[in-house]
Amino acid sequence: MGADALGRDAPELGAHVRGQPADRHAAGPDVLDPPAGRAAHRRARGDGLGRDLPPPRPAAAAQHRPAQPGSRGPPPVSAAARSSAGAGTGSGAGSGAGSGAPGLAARRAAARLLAGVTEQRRTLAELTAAGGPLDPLPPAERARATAIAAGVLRRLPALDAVLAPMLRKAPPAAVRDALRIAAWEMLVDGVAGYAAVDGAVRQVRASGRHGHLAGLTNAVARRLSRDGPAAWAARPEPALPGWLHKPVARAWGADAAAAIARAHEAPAPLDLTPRAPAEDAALAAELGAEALPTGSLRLAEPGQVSALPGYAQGRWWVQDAAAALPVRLLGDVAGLRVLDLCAAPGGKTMQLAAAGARVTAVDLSDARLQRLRENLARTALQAEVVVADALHWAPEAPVDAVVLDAPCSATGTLRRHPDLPYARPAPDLGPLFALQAALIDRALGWLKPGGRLLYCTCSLLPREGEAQADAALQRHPGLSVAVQRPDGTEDGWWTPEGHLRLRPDFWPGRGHLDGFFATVLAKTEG
Ligand SMILES: C[S@@+](CC[C@H](N)C(=O)[O-])C[C@H]1O[C@@H](n2cnc3c(N)ncnc32)[C@H](O)[C@@H]1O
Repeated sequence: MGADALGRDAPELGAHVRGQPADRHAAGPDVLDPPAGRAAHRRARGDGLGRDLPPPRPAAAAQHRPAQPGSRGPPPVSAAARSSAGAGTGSGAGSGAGSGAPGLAARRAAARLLAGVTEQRRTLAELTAAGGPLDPLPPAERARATAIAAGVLRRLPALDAVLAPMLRKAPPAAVRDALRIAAWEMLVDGVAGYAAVDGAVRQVRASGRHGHLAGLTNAVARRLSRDGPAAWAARPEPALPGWLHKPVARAWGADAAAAIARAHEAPAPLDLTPRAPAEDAALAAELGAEALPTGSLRLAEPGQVSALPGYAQGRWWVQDAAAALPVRLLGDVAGLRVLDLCAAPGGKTMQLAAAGARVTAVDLSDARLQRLRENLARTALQAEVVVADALHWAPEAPVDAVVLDAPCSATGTLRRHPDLPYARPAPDLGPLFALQAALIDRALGWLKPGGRLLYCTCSLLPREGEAQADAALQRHPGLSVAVQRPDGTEDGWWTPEGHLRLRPDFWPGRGHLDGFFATVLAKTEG
């Protein structure tokens, strides 16, 4: 499967697999395209500026089957929901799927995304790509559908645990997913219970084949509205997928594995890397961003990225604070000849170029390199761009440094990609480990005496980080760890061997970080 054993053809996990076509929505661990952010989601719900919201339309009259005997649910949904069904359940654009009801198109699209991920094992990026099922929806509905699906997937085991006792037997997928969405809306997203119940009922009724189960949906959703909050308070602790839990717990302990799983429950903030670090403070003020100690700017509520101050002028690019650190382990690169070996979409290329390095950016994906070219043009930064397979290509002369942001499992970015554990439930990582080692060996052969290799992966697996570095040190006598510690990093982020190990449970008070490994290996002088 390659680089993207976990589906790096997903939103930001990109086409890192050799020979696989690049996804035009793939952005690698450093997101360089404006994502459909949470502000878009809020606008879609109408609790932002509300500009996307036409007045709520009345919900279709519901003919609910009575709730289970003995249940004391809230009043029948339709009366309450008629007046405000649009409040929390969608943009009210009433478009798509012929719904004509507020939020219904987004809910139905979200259900299609959920089914696509959990049943067809496709990533959200694949499913939301141009030409996909979301195409007919207006942007606000698309953003809301994607936000619902990602939100549900982020909490899926807990939502299912709350729903399970309320269902006598497993309902058809259409009903199950409508209830999952209602549960997420009520228990996580803050949508009023009656509106979420109404949304689920309308969704099932509109499903055609399962329309006759609208009564059942109503009964379960009303029970959810009544008993869900208490059940949610007693929900099971989140856990990493089994195959990931084991190596993570072995490396850092069960408490760390649990803390990482908890960190994955929250969506990631938007981090920006300023082109000119001297502009940090001014940009932070303009953007209303937090200036992080490591030099990144963090926006908790970004809104539309391309509308943010400085975007058009290329004064910054989107890059997780963790992804922005590895290049800084090289220290001053001004004037150095640097190869960025797996470069697209270009976060590290831009950092190197902005710091004055003479950069050649190599990647096997032309589509992803196109994004790199666009990013360079927007930021007015220079780099030579080469489409090539680094296993076959070689530079004409030895270089001062190679940056190898190797294709990997992307397990450090699961908080951004809650679909991956479902779309890629049992990835075969063996070929990736071999590819990483082969790329390391090749890159080391291109260094001048005293030259340095920056090796990094956005992975939580020591096998793709610490173990690769240790194995390279074993295979190549004369190699040593030569990291320069950048300002703003914390002592606990460094391994005894001197490597940088970032985990999603770090920086709990600041909105966390992606998981990343980075080290610099220097070749003996002379
Ligand atoms: C983790 S991403 C790189 C992210 C990038 N460094 C950044 O900061 O934006 C890995 C990249 O490796 C590329 N890749 C995978 N195998 C490759 C190979 N054999 N030669 C060159 N590039 C490769 C993928 O196309 C993908 O763009």
